[in-house]
Amino acid sequence: MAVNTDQGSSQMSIVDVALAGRSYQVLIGGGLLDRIGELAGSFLRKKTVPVVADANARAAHGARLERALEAAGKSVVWYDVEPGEASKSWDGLQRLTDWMLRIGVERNDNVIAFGGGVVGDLTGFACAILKRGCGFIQLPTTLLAQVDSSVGGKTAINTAAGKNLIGAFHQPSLVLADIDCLKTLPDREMRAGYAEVLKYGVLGDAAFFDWCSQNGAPVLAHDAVAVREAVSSCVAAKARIVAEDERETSGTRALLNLGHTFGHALEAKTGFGDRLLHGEGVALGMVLAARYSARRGHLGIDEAERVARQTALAGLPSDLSALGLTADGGQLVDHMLHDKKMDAGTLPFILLSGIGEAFLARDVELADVAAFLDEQLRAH
Ligand SMILES: NC(=O)c1ccc[n+]([C@@H]2O[C@H](COP(=O)([O-])OP(=O)(O)OC[C@H]3O[C@@H](n4cnc5c(N)ncnc54)[C@H](O)[C@@H]3O)[C@@H](O)[C@H]2O)c1
Ligand SMILES: O=C(O)C(=O)C[C@@H](O)[C@H](O)[C@H](O)COP(=O)(O)O
Ligand SMILES: [Zn+2]
Repeated sequence: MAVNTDQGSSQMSIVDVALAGRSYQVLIGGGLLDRIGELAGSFLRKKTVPVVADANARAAHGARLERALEAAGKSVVWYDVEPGEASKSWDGLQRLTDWMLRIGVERNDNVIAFGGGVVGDLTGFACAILKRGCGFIQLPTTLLAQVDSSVGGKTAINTAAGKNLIGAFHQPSLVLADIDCLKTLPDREMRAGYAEVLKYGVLGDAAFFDWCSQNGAPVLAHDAVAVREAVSSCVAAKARIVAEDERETSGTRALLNLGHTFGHALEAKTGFGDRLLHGEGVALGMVLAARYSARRGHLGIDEAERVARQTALAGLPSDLSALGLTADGGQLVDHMLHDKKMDAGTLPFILLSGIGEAFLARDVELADVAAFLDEQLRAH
């Protein structure tokens, strides 16, 4: 549950991620970067603070962060990460860990990850393995990172074989989601992040899906109240799931993967680049999961099309044939064989029995998925 605190003119929500010795807080609100000394000071032991920054996030908000840290008696040592999914790579990891060793990061230090999911995943993984594990603080600057990737401790890089295949569970010490950072985010990135917002409604909360139907436009238009509500609701939902199943062993956390089995295959097929952003792949993947659920008789087709409509209304892809892929269904399924949910030759799929009611189906035939995808590639 998100707890709201009134701090004069600015409101801040606090969500606890309850993981025994690895518990931490997610603080959500405007102007939090300016208060980093007060909010994160106890996690920053040394005068010098290492900040791994997405270059665009730094250009837009780095000066504000640096000023606030200096006001707290700190000095910043910056590491710039080139924007884009390609930075989540072996090469990116090697360069970052070399830098961390060079500047003398110790196990009890906290490195700051300042950027979107790419910087958060890369920095989190580097911190998971540096000297067998050091601390890190997430300062997420995209909607996607604030609602999803900065929370829960999944960290990873991509390889030629697929998404996030090399990684670790490593929880941050603290997450500060300053919603003011989102004001400079390009519209396309705002929409991509909104795909993961919708995901929380579709997978487990029909009332939140309805809230999105009413408030999606204000969120995308940067209405501060709507944005804070969206971020707080998603983080509270994710915190509940992660506290129950931190390492995705019971099946509960796997529900957060709704749309990702399809989505990751599409990201791989389109080359992990600008052609299809992660959030866009998730949006389309979620529509495909809904339509496939309808095909198998779990969900009414009208419900599946409600998901597609909300996705399209947010300017997100909802039509596989419009992607212009040269692949067939079988080639997309081949990518899915690298999915981390693969278990003794079967791939569990997250399907829907209603909006807000996702479940794990363990009896899906991959040949049937390939046939479904062939239909979707030709549809419309
Ligand atoms: N670990 C998890 O649980 C988890 C969850 C969801 C997604 N992910 C991963 O997150 C990644 C996607 O994250 P993303 O959507 O944040 O993408 P991203 O990190 O690539 O950032 C998107 C773009 O926004 C720019 N940017 C960042 N902050 C900005 C700001 N405040 N103003 C202007 N521009 C800014 C970046 O330079 C980049 O061009 C994927 O690799 C995905 O696999 C991980
Ligand atoms: O936190 C989770 O669990 C998720 O599945 C969140 C997803 O949005 C995220 O994209 C995650 O990185 C995907 O996980 P993966 O295990 O399929 O790589
Ligand atoms: Zn995701």
